[in-house]
Amino acid sequence: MDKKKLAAEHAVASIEEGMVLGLGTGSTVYWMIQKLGELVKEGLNIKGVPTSQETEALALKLGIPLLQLADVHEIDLTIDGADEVSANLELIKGGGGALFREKMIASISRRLLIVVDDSKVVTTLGKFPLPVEVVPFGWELTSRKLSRFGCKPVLRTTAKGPFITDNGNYILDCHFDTIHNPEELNEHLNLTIGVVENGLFVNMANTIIVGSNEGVYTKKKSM
Ligand SMILES: O=C[C@H](O)[C@H](O)[C@H](O)COP(=O)(O)O
Repeated sequence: MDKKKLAAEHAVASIEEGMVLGLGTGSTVYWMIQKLGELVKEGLNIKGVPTSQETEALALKLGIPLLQLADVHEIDLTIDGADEVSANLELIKGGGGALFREKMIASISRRLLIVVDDSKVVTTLGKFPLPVEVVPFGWELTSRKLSRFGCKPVLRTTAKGPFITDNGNYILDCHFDTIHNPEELNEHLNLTIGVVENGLFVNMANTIIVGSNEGVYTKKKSM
């Protein structure tokens, strides 16, 4: 079985009747949302809060009832994917450009459950270029400022021009190779004028479900 699908479908067991659920973005969590759609059709009563326009469209297609973020104060559980997961359960997210909404929704979630295949599990973060969402105005200047943190920022593009996030911003993919102190870097990046948010999720994930050829295994944050 597909390792992403395996991890994502395993996560469905954590969903309980009546929950407000944060619905992540990407090709892994896609399988969780598909399964959730089936459970909703069978009568499960949950309400979802999507982390992207893509996930919102998928959830609506599957008949999953959604809440507006404006009406939500707390989310019981968010299930999302990640691009890298460290030994301390720090994450790099934003490979699909959804990091800002994902982080906002994670910040009001009582639990953040991450689903990945085993290729995403690393000892130290940084091989995957860190996505940083920046406002388009003066992005070249912001890029120069970010390079002072020891990375090479590259503007994410599509065939039509710069990649545009759901919030109308650009993404700079910052090539670090190794991120030694994710907590400090997270703070420094977000203090840089022009930066909206970055893809480092530190002290946010509680549980990681990993799909591998040998089956599924779980990593939990030690208290
Ligand atoms: O912006 C996208 C999100 O952070 C995704 O959750 C992340 O990129 C993982 O995506 P996938 O499951 O497609 O590898």
